[in-house]
Amino acid sequence: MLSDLMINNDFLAYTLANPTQLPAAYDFMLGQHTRVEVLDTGVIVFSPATASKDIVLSCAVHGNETAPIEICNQLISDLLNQRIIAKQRVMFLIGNPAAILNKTRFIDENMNRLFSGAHSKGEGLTHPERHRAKMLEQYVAGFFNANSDRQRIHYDLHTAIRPSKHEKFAIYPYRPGRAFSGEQMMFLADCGVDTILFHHEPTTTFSYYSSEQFKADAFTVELGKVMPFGQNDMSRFAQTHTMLEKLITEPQLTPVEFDPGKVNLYKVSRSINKHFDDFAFSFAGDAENFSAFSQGEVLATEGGQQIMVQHPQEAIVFPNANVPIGQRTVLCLVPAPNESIL
Ligand SMILES: O=C(O)CCC(=O)N[C@@H](CCC(=O)O)C(=O)O
Ligand SMILES: [Zn+2]
Repeated sequence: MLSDLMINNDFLAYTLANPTQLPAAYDFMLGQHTRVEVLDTGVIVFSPATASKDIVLSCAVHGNETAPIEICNQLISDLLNQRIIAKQRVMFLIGNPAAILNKTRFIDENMNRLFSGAHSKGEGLTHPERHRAKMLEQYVAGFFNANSDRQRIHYDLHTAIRPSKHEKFAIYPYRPGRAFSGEQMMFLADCGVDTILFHHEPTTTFSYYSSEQFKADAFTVELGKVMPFGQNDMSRFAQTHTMLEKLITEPQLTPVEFDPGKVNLYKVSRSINKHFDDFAFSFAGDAENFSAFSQGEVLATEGGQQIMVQHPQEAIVFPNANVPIGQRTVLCLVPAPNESIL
């Protein structure tokens, strides 16, 4: 198995050949400059001798979101074959290998609702996605806790189920008492991610876990629309790929001052959760993310009640009526002022 990885430098293939576990963790050196640790299936760390940032890049928390997997695998391969050399410490996580093989968002349960301990609540540590979420938390904790003096970054890379008026956007997890980082938002804008959603409450997502537990600059980053392997137009991800490569390989990035003209800012006005099986949206099934509706319009119905637009305008993102009772069906957004940005 080790020789397969070494010959092909194809970490994704190696991960998918061992979707539940590896025979053993192992490590090796790349030249004299980088220590590589393969900690588990889909978990690989590159550590140069010195660094100022500890960076987590995760993909496939949803198994069918293939473009982020391709971006990460290319970066891993370029590091392994030494086309590029890490100047920052970086951990790649391929979240849910079994769901990649299954070509589905998840197998038993949406893994991006299982972080910050949710994996062990309710029914407890039952199926493999709950175990994997717990393990991913432990890998992130071990990675960040190894250094206290470095900038911590976590980009959890996704693609959205439906098309979006803003093709690339990021969710900034709720962070009471902590200013939003203009520098981070400018980095994301340079990645082509020109739209930011400020979350309004704690969640059980992977990015919230890193943000809250380790004070990381953490985001869920949506890079486009879900496509099967082989159908991604990788030219649409070139800008993101280039910036992630720079982040990993440059000792220092020149900070860019926050420019509100470069980003669209929204804040989450509310998360509409499902309470009844008959929950149904009132808008067209093919409405794009960021479609806006006016006050008084009916967004959804359930249990004989209408759920109306509450602000002069609300835009919607991630509408999905097909979720278990209690989970989010849609996020509603209103424009955000650029306050609290440093
Ligand atoms: O397109 C969709 O409906 C879902 C895309 C997706 O997986 N989004 C993430 C967002 C996580 C967050 O709010 O930070 C998710 O739903 O898990
Ligand atoms: Zn996703």
